[in-house]
Amino acid sequence: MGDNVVAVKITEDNTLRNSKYVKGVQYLVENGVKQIPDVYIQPPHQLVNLTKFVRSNEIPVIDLAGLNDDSRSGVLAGIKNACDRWGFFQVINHGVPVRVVEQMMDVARRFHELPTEEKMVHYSAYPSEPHRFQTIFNLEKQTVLEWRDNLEQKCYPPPEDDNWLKNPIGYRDAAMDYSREVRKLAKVLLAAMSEGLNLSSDALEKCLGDEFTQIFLINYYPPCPNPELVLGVNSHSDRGALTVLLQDEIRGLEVFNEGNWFEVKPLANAFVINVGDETEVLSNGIYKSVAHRAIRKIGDVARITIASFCNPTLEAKIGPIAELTEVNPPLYKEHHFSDMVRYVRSRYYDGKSGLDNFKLPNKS
Ligand SMILES: O=C(O)CCC(=O)C(=O)O
Ligand SMILES: [Fe+2]
Repeated sequence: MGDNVVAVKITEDNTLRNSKYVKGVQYLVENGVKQIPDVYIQPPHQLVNLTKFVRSNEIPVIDLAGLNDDSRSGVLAGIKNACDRWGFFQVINHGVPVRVVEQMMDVARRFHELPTEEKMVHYSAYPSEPHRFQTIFNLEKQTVLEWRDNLEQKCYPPPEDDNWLKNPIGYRDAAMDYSREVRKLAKVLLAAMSEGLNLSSDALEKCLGDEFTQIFLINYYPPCPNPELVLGVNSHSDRGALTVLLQDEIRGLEVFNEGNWFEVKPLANAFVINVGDETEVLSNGIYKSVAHRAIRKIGDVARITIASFCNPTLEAKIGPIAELTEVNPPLYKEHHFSDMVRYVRSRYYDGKSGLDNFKLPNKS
């Protein structure tokens, strides 16, 4: 059945842009949807078996408290191994105050629980907006929709006061505090990841341009009447340098590794960190940017995550760092981050990574 979704008639002019689906999945849920519209049904090769056991204890958990004592070299080695072997790890004792995280989660939830009309004030198809509510990643290319709504907010360089939402109340302060703390953490991680490559601690950050940019996505995955037919987020890799993800206690994030999916188990007071495509390039393939997806499990509680993307500036020139090409030849072509963004936007992410476009032919 899912194979036929391409042929589903979406609107009179058959464009998603003009369809009712732009209002999001929470809108469908509030209107009592009993059976999901066909346009949300994944093709058979993407369908998830929700009853299958998924391993969930393997993604490394790293205690960052050790960075400040004599276990530092062990922590650096742990981060290096995680970036190389998994492209993912969780961090605890990361220094972001619990209060800041709780306030952010609170406004995140209150935003997505607003009436649809109030969220739609911020709807936009244009990625250049300082913030926008959206549910469809690529209005031109996508044929199957995901069971997720999200609010995208640019947070660095810091937007003007008017470019933070006024509704829900408290959003601006919570979002500003949260982004500032996440930025501090990202800097600590980039330094540790640089040292893990035997480079100076500022090596990775320096490659991202004058000051790396930061955007967050507040993802909202409402309960679904047919969770076995949908994906919250299709398999993809993150295009930038580093992602700092906050997930609530509802399971759903899965990471691909050597032919299997592994769950990233929700842990209290932790962040999930993953390597982005451009860090794989800079590290000349030592650190891996890996495919991950969010599934919607059976259950009647919405799942909320906040993904903070730390990205190079558009003008930054990204290529393998010279010291890392002395033994192994460069695996990737040098490019501007804007080339990566343009390439990723030109297509729908369907499990393939944006990196494929920048790989150099393997000479061995
Ligand atoms: O919500 C999640 O668990 C993952 C979200 C994600 O991968 C993304 O927004 O890029
Ligand atoms: Fe992602």
